[in-house]
Amino acid sequence: MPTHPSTSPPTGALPDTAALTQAASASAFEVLRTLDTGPHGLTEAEAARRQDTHGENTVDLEPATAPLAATWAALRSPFVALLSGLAVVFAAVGDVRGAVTVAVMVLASVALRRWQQVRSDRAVRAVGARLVTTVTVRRRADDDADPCPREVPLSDVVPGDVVLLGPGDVVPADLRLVTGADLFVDQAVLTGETLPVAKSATGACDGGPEDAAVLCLAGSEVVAGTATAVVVAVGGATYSGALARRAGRERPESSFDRGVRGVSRTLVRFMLVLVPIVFAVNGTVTGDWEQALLFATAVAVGLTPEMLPVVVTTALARGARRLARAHVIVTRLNAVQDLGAADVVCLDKTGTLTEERLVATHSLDPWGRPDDEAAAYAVLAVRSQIAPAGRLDEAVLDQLADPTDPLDDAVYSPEDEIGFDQVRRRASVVVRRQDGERLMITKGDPDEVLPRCSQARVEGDAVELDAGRRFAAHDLARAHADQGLRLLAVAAKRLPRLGAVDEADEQDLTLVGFVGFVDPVRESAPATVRGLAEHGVEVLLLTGDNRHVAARVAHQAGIPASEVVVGEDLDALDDVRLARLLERARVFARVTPAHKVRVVTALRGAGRVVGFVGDGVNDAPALRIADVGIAPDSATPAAKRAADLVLTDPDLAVLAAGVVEGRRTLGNTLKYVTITASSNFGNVLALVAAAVLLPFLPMLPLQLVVQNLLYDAAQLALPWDRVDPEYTARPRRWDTSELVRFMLTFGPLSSLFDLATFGVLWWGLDASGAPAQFRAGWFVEGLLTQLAIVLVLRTRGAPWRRLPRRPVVLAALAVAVTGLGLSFGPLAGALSMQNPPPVYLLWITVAVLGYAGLAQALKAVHLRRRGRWL
Ligand SMILES: Nc1ncnc2c1ncn2[C@@H]1O[C@H](COP(=O)(O)OP(=O)(O)OP(=O)(O)O)[C@@H](O)[C@H]1O
Repeated sequence: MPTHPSTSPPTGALPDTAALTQAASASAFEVLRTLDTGPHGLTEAEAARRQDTHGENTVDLEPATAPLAATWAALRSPFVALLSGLAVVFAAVGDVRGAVTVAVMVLASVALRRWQQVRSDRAVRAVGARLVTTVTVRRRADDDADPCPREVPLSDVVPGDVVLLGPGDVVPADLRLVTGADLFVDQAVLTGETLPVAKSATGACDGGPEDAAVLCLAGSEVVAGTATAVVVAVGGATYSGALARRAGRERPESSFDRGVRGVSRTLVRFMLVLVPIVFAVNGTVTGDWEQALLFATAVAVGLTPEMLPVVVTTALARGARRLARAHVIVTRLNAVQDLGAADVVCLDKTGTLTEERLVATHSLDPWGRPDDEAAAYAVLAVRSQIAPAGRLDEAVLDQLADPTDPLDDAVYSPEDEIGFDQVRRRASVVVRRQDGERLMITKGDPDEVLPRCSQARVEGDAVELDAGRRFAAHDLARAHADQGLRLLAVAAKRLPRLGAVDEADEQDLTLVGFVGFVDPVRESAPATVRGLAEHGVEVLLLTGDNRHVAARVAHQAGIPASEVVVGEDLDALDDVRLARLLERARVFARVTPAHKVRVVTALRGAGRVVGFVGDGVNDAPALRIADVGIAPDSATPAAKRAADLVLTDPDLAVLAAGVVEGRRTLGNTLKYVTITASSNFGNVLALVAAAVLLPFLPMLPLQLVVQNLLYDAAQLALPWDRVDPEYTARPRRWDTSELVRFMLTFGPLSSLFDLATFGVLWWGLDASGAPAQFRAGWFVEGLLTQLAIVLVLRTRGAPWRRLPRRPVVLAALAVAVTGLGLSFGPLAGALSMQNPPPVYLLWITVAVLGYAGLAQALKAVHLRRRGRWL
């Protein structure tokens, strides 16, 4: 399963690297011999036998969090720390009942969180397991059969297998390279280093296995180039399998992480201001500083939404389950809310906006006349590569290869290769004919290949490619692009019989012609772009292809393409000018992976929440640093591994549905945070007033904690609630200033009713001489009004029109009944309370209805003033 590696660098004892060191210092031939295999690979029978001995090749790159570590994570929450602090204070002042009650609550909250985490981890891993990664191995049916490249699941790879690597592949096991061309591997998963490293079949072997040029270690990713390699170790015996902890994906803080941090910090600030005030006022008024300390700690707890971690995890897990039903697999749980927060989505072209499969349609001579030679050269070139590099090569092989080809590989044998990468936008192979003649074939983007041609082939002869002819050739590519067709330029030249070849030799080529491809825009693309725009999400196109193709595809998909920016233009811009450009430009062509990263970084720097949808190896770095990385199921393993969400339905329309689901998840979480923080703030204000006005505490700390937890228990149903359609219509994120505004508006309203309750209890019920009754009165009024207010404020509309879902109402009712039972029933004494007279129910009814009515009125004012809700 392609999973995210954990984010910490590798620590702990290093694995036994003797076998790898030996494989690195021996020649490829010796390694093959030691492993009892050969360049043609194993027979199927031998592979099956070895699998019995070595077991499945299952290096889990992200093992399930160890139970202890997960429990520690649940314990580490600031809310648990607060409750534990309170338990300690209870114990210190000798209140054993209080200490035990709070300790039980801490355990319950940790257990609940832990249980939720286990459930959601399991769900994420279960869906992730559906993302099977395959590997190309060279195997033979039996000893006499010819070797044949075959896709096998990653788990079926065995020691001695010969593996074919190409861009985008995840290295399936620890490998010793046998042959290779310009192989670059991203080892961030093992070493944390961000730049790809060069690997080759012959190379240095200093330092550890990760430094050995001839070794590719399980879990790393091929960025460019191709290679064949023999498997040295599989599964737990690999370098990464034996590391205690693995390095990985240093991913920047996402919008969700930032939001949770910001809100927690705001609540802590409120606490830092209010708690000392309560402590000072209460201590001064009563002169009992021990009691004041207890009380101040209780206030801190009262202000905290203790169940936040549980509500967040529950909402996310529910969102992930619903997304799975919409064919979106979630591999990082928080990404659900990041998707809801995204206000810009970058799409790459091939395989995302366009169909998964390219169709090679025709072969042309340099002047655009039908002619098979370019196709024949392209097929020979791809066949001579160690492995096809991407969709274009696959289309050439699948659709153009003809067994009667005059240039077939029985006549030509591969000799060397200068691999494809997104910066060069071209690839070359060197082949040798049986008579010894050497030929270089270069294919690639016409913009890259044409400047390297000095001649062009016309009916078997070569003519000079003068300025006029060169212009005509460029024009041909442009005209095809305008009709939605892509051209791959194919050129060749004769080489001296001997001598090494490098990029400098890609000169003086003879243009053979072009191969044309149809890269049809998906039918669902325009609706997707429209759907996202209607939900307030801007769409950008970032492609490695040329500007004409980019403009055409953007136009067909409905992305404004009046300005097409090319990668080279981006290089010339500093960050400020890039930020300005990003305010208007939507289409970017000829971009490299580094450009994609730069655009995503700049957007994030401008405060945008960025989604990135890509499928190629060139997209992996941008997928990693976006707030939410999304890959289609057909993506390369490297892209899928970097992504947070995988779309199992090729129809992109799921994107808009996913965005709405993310917002629903976020909406229900923020309801809890905002409403709870406001009512808690109101309670604390009432407590401050009570500290001045009353001769006794209006509620004991333990009663405050129980009230808080009862309320929180009801809110555990919030993730199941409906969300206003207005809420899901535009991007949403955790917004600290909005939270503060909300607290300052609705908190005092709650305090107003608390003070009125104090009045009723003091004068109406004459509870002035019976603090235990007074406390029971406030306990139940506070709880019921808080429960009622959630039902009013959960929607921007009229609560009787926009009804909550049943679990929310049932949970509120159950808790209300429990609260009434506690204060009016026989258990009141257990909480040091005394039953108020039944007539007090009348005031509770007035308070609940009055508070709800006023809150509804204040909501209308807030809505009018702010133009938004929650
Ligand atoms: N295997 C290949 N051999 C030679 N040239 C190639 C090969 N694959 C792609 N190219 C050329 O390089 C250009 C850039 O390719 P790249 O893979 O970066 O982008 P893309 O697949 O066209 O677009 P996107 O970034 O939207 O997926 C292509 O337009 C094509 O002309």
